[in-house]
Amino acid sequence: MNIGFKYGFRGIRKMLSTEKNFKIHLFLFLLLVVASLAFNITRLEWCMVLLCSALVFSLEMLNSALEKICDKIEPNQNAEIAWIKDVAAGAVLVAAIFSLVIAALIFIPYILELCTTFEP
Ligand SMILES: Nc1ncnc2c1ncn2[C@@H]1O[C@H](COP(=O)(O)OP(=O)(O)OP(=O)(O)O)[C@@H](O)[C@H]1O
Repeated sequence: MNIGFKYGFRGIRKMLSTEKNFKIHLFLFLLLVVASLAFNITRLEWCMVLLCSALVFSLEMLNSALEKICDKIEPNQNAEIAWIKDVAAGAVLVAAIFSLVIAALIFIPYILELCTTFEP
């Protein structure tokens, strides 16, 4: 168990040092946390924000691992490799789009409320 944690954290560090998109997503996640704290979102909304973020991060890590396997087994252009990489990238995109919609559903009402508060 302890060893599993060690390798898992090593995997996260590797993603941070090699994958630019992962760093961007981490930055966006930190912004999301700041916004969530600022708007004082509910416990259920926190659960949704954290669940969506975990899903996007995890899928992105699996996508990178799959890309590495593909590059290892087939360094040349190959239609099946293209299919695997496209579908894996699509999985990340699906999670990201739904997460964006959920973020909009959570934050737009708070933003509108803020706007009405500052209306003259
Ligand atoms: N060996 C290959 N054969 C055929 N098509 C490939 C191959 N490698 C990549 N592709 C095509 O290029 C796309 C991008 O692949 P790539 O491995 O460069 O991923 P990426 O999204 O650019 O990854 P990263 O963001 O880590 O650079 C794939 O989705 C696929 O359509």
